[in-house]
Order: sequence, then C-alpha cells, then structure tokens
Amino acid sequence: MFSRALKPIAAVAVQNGAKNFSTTSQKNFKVVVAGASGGIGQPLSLLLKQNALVTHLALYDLAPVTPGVAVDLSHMDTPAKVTGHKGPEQLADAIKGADLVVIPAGVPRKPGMTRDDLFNTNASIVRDLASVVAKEAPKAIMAIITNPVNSMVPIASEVLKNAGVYDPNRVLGVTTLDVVRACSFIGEINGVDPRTVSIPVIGGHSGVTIIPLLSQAKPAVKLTNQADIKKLTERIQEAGTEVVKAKAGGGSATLSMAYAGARLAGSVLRGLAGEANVVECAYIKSDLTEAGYFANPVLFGKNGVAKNLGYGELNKFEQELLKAAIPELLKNIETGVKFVKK
Ligand SMILES: NC(=O)c1ccc[n+]([C@@H]2O[C@H](COP(=O)([O-])OP(=O)(O)OC[C@H]3O[C@@H](n4cnc5c(N)ncnc54)[C@H](O)[C@@H]3O)[C@@H](O)[C@H]2O)c1
Ligand SMILES: O=C(O)C[C@H](O)C(=O)O
Repeated sequence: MFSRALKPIAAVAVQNGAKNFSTTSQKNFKVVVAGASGGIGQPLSLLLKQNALVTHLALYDLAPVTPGVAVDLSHMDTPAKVTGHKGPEQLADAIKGADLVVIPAGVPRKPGMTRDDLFNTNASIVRDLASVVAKEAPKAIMAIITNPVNSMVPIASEVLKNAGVYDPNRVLGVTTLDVVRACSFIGEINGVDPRTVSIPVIGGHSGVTIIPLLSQAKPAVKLTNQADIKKLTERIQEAGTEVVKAKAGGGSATLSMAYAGARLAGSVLRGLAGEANVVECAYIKSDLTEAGYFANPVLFGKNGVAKNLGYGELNKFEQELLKAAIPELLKNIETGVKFVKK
C-alpha cells in the first residue's frame, strides 16, 4: 500500500504560496462560483474579485439575492467583471466558457450530523452542476467544496465520464482547509507565524480520512510525546466539528473555508497561467492506494493537475491512520459512484 507513494519533493516547501513565476500565455480567466450567495460563496467571491488573474467572476445560486451580490461586488475597483445568475435557467450562461468552476453549493452540517448525512441533499446538486459543466465548459477545472467531498468528487467524475469529457486532472475535491487548520494549530504550538508552516494533509475530507502528516511538518512540530501528537492529529481531524459545535446550529466553517477556497482557486489559476512549482493538497483520482480518489500534494499546471506528488514516507502512527482511512474512503467513493450509476 505504501510503496507506490512518491516523495513530495518540493511540495511542502512551496505549499504556502512561494512564488516562482515564469512567462505565461493566458492570464485572464473566467471563474464561476456555484453556491455564490451562501456562507462560503459570498466571502469566497469577495476574495476572488481581488485576484488579478480573474477577469470574469460569474456568481450562480438559487437564492434571489444573487444578482444583488453580483452588483455589490461589481463596485469594487478591481478588474474582474462580475455577473450574477439566479436559478437553473441561468446556469448555462454562468458556466459557459469557464476556466474554473468552484462549487460550495449545498447544505452545511448542524450539530450532531456527520458530513455523510448531507449526501442525500447535496449529491443531486453536484450531479446537476457537473452535467452542465460537461456541456458548457468541458475543459473547466471543477473544484468541489460541497460535502461530503469524499463522495462528491466521484459523483462529478462519473457524470463527466458519462458525457465523454472526463479528465481526471480537472476534477478536484477541496481539502485546503485541513492544511490551513494544521498550519494554524502548529503555528500556535511552535509559537511561529502559521504562514511559515507547511504540512501535507492526505486522505480525504472527513474524520478519520483526514491524515495530517505531522512527521513531515516544516518546521518540525514541537511535540515529542506521542499522546500529544495523537491529540493534535485528532484536533485536525475534528476541526470542522469544532466549528459546527461553536456555531450551535448556525452552520459550519464559512470564513476560513472561503480563505482556503480562494487559496486553492488562486493556485489552480497560477498553474493554468503557466507559473511553475504551484503545489497544494487536493483530493483527486489516484492510484497510490486502494482508494480510487485520494488527497495529497499535487503540482498544478496549464491543464489542471500536472503531477501527483504522492505523500512520502509515513511513520508507524501515520501508517495506522492510513489503514483506518482506506475502508472509509472506499465506502464514501462507492456511495458516490453508485448514486450516478443507479
Ligand atoms: N470542503 C470543505 O472543507 C468544506 C468546508 C466548509 C463547508 N463545506 C461544505 O460547503 C457547503 C456549503 O456550505 P455553506 O456554509 O456555504 O452553506 P450555505 O447554506 O450557507 O450556502 C449554500 C448555498 O448553496 C446554494 N444552493 C443550494 N442548492 C443549490 C443549487 N442547486 N445550485 C446552486 N446553489 C445552490 C444555497 O442557495 C446557498 O446560497 C456545505 O455542503 C458544507 O458542508 C465544505
Ligand atoms: O465540518 C463541516 O461540516 C464543514 C467542513 O467540512 C469543515 O471541515 O469545516
């Protein structure tokens, strides 16, 4: 199970945004946010409106406020043109010609729920969005935030396969928030600026499938006691639930997710624009483990994922974490695939 993993090489070193820009061809991208009026969608759109590589930001949602959100953002003095699209009859227009479609559409958790409890509502939302992407922007990169991410990426992939336009390098599950959280918690422990911390978080995006590779953190985590390492690992795995509980029925992480989503989207665009060494963790089609989809550091390029960088050496504790994650990932993936096939 572990032998096919590649070393993450430069992955971790550039994970937090080190720049190494080369001459590029395209620097003007159309980005769609599907679910743009929600708790994640609005701040994510706010951040994307500030990205110089975005020349058209198309906001899509079912909510009546959506055209208003677009007008609001359009008054910001940054170059991106902003358009608002409300309801399924305006979806094709929103998606047409997109380079990147970021999807936070769907319901969030309430206390006591698992991410899997969202499947029944969110599966058809992602399926329907993917089928319009297949038709209107088959070359677009899809970055899926909607939970459960572990099942939503297989759903989108199956839809694109059925439409004959599937490219595994263009469908991503967004796991950036797990990395952001790990960096933030390690920054606290080490007493350093969290932006100077880098760490791969591999596997998937729910509970035991979230595997922070603390042994590969840079700088090294200042924890020597195995019990403390276990505690930190579990805090990262359950950080989403920490937010859900703290919001007490008001939803799940939105602002930190918007920050993480904007970072992932920015990295995808920098790759599309030809920048070298752009690396982030993402949940993608994978043959590194028995799970057909798996998150770890990937290199972004002009066509989406340019290279799967693998996850390097795992210590004994991390090997056990991986062992616990695989059955859960397999189950989540199968649920997604079956949903489209039924
Ligand atoms: N990947 C991650 O790390 C991560 C982090 C946080 C939240 N999430 C997930 O993101 C999703 C959204 O969370 P939120 O807090 O923004 O929820 P929210 O309820 O605040 O917003 C969701 C938005 O989606 C819209 N929507 C619903 N159906 C739609 C459809 N068919 N087409 C377009 N838009 C549609 C709603 O109108 C709403 O505006 C949830 O599933 C949540 O679990 C994922
Ligand atoms: O925890 C959730 O339900 C939302 C998200 O997946 C998160 O990790 O914050």
